[in-house]
Amino acid sequence: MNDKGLDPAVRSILEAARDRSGRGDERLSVHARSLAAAIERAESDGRVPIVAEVKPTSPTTDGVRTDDPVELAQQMVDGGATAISVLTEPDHFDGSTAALARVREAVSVPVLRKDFVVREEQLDAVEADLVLLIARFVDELDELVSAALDRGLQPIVEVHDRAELRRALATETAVVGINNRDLASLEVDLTTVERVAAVEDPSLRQALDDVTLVAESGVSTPADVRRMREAGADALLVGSAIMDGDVAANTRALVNAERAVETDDADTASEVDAA
Ligand SMILES: O=P(O)(O)OC[C@@H](O)[C@@H](O)c1c[nH]c2ccccc12
Repeated sequence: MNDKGLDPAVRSILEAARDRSGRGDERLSVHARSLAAAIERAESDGRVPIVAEVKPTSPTTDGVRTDDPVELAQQMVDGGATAISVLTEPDHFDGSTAALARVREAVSVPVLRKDFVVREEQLDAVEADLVLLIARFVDELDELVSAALDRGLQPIVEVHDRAELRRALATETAVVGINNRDLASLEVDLTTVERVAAVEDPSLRQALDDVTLVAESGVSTPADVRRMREAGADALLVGSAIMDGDVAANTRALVNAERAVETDDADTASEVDAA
């Protein structure tokens, strides 16, 4: 892996991640809650599939939110979230594996472990339903995807450009995330998903259509949600915009993003907001 050009915060996150052990003398074997099934349930009742992220803080956020992660997660589920993402990175995001375990026990939707996993044994740190694997930071992507699948975990392989997308689609993963945030500069650009997902090559197109596509980062309004869905996202991963303020209401506004546009009738739209 080439660290050149990375934002210093990201470089330091990675250094810490490389040193972190798995805690794992025991190899996980999880019975995961299916993301695909959760997405289907959401679609069937008109909710946009939102993976809401419990993100106490981050290198690009001011301040720390100290609310109980379990309460935050429950509010996200009340707001209609399809799945919950929990940061488990301790040093830069204030996350913990314990918080994820408590959240997973408290909710019945799938839970994503959001961390910088670079080695197989790190997969064993905590039970989850989904685990993020960032293509840029993993040399042996194929092996790590297989290792996650062998444990019953559903990997989400995160990419930022077309070359990484090709690498992701060459693995066995059933879920791919395109991150609008460039982990080198930490800048967000929603055209990332639009560009990277606009695949024309027929075989790559087919491979992309066969996976669940998640648009990650930088989504803050219902209009952003619609934009990402038009670009081909099956689900969206949203952190900051949900964590800032009333978590349930923020989630609900994004979950309902496609109901409000289906009608020009302002009364109906406000009924949806109030629901
Ligand atoms: O808070 P945002 O902009 O909604 O982003 C959420 C999530 O996508 C972001 O936390 C994220 C996506 N991939 C990552 C990799 C590492 C750290 C963080 C991330």
